[in-house]
Amino acid sequence: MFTRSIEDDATAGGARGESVAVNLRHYLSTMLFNIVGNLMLSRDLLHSQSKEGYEFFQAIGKTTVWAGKPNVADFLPFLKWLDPQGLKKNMLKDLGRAIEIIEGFVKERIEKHKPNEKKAKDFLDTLLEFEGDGKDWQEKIPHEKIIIIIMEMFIAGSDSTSTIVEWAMAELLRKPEAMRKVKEELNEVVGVNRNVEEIDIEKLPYLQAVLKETLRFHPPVPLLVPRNTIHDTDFMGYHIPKDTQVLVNVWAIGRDPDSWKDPLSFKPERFLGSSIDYKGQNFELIPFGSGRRICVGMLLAQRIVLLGLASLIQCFDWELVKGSIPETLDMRENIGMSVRKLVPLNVIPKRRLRTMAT
Ligand code: HEM
Repeated sequence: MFTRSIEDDATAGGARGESVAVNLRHYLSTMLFNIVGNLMLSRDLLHSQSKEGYEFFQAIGKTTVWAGKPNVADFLPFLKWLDPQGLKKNMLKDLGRAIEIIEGFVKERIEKHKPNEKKAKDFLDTLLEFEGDGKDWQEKIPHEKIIIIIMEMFIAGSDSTSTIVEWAMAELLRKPEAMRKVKEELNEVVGVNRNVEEIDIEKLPYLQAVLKETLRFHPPVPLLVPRNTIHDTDFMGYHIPKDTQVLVNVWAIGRDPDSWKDPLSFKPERFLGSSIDYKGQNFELIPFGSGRRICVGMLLAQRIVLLGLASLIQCFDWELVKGSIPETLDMRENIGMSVRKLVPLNVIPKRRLRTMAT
């Protein structure tokens, strides 16, 4: 579906005599938002008929921008009351609007709910029907909490996942040899007469290695979620007092020459035949965190990214825009809630798959 829109837009641009290059980020962000919307709320939020969908998309997008901006008041707390960059004001406005919209979705679901109705359940149904077993949680989940959980899924799930696909594509375009290997693997396993499917993914070890290498080199959440020490701690010769905020720099760990050979080169091959994985057990690769607070969306992200990446590469041959060459592709990073490419990837798709999913 998203490869179809890429092809349609590129073809329409070409027919108008305009550039056929597409901004990949746009398609990835909308695809991710739609997937999360469908899983959480069974809604095509970006469908033209969806009244609040686009407004919600924008409100969540702005919320992540405000959340990712370095706040001067964190370093100079006496300025807190002034809100010198207007971050709190903007955050309250956009987050407030996003909450209002989700609240509307939740109310609508409760009003339309028919007991014992037989239909596939989405995440919202599951949250509404949940009842604690009396051990960890006694009762039903209050509606205010349901709204926050749903919102967290959109905020935590959309940007991080679309970002990693964009980085992977950028790295593969910089390394034509690696791109060639992904294509060869896809040709062998899937061919060009049908679309790649989820079931194919386990037969694509090089593609899986590309994902691991991209997560090592460009972890979308570079400092994980901040921790606080609950008591005085001595760790590797350092004394960390109680109540200290601790950040885990997975970006630096991924580039540490003590952990990785030739860490500044993008080499998916390093993971072929290696048992190192990102599931929280190998501490040199923890882009999803580790332990109790490990990313709850890790397996979902893995499925979406691998299938999304495989579809992009199977459906199209990608070319850089005129004047851009692999060696000088801009790979600078933009600081935010997720570390994105500073300059979005504009690339030209040339269709290679015979039939395209609609
Ligand atoms: C490549 C994609 C993703 C990356 C790299 C990523 C990374 C992370 C990281 C590093 C954390 C914090 C873990 C820690 O501090 O130990 C986190 C938390 C979280 N992630 Fe993800 N994530 C991704 C995709 C997703 C998706 C698709 C969803 C859901 C739709 C999701 C939902 C969450 C939630 C709800 C939390 C908070 C968990 C908590 O509060 O304990 N993430 N993620």
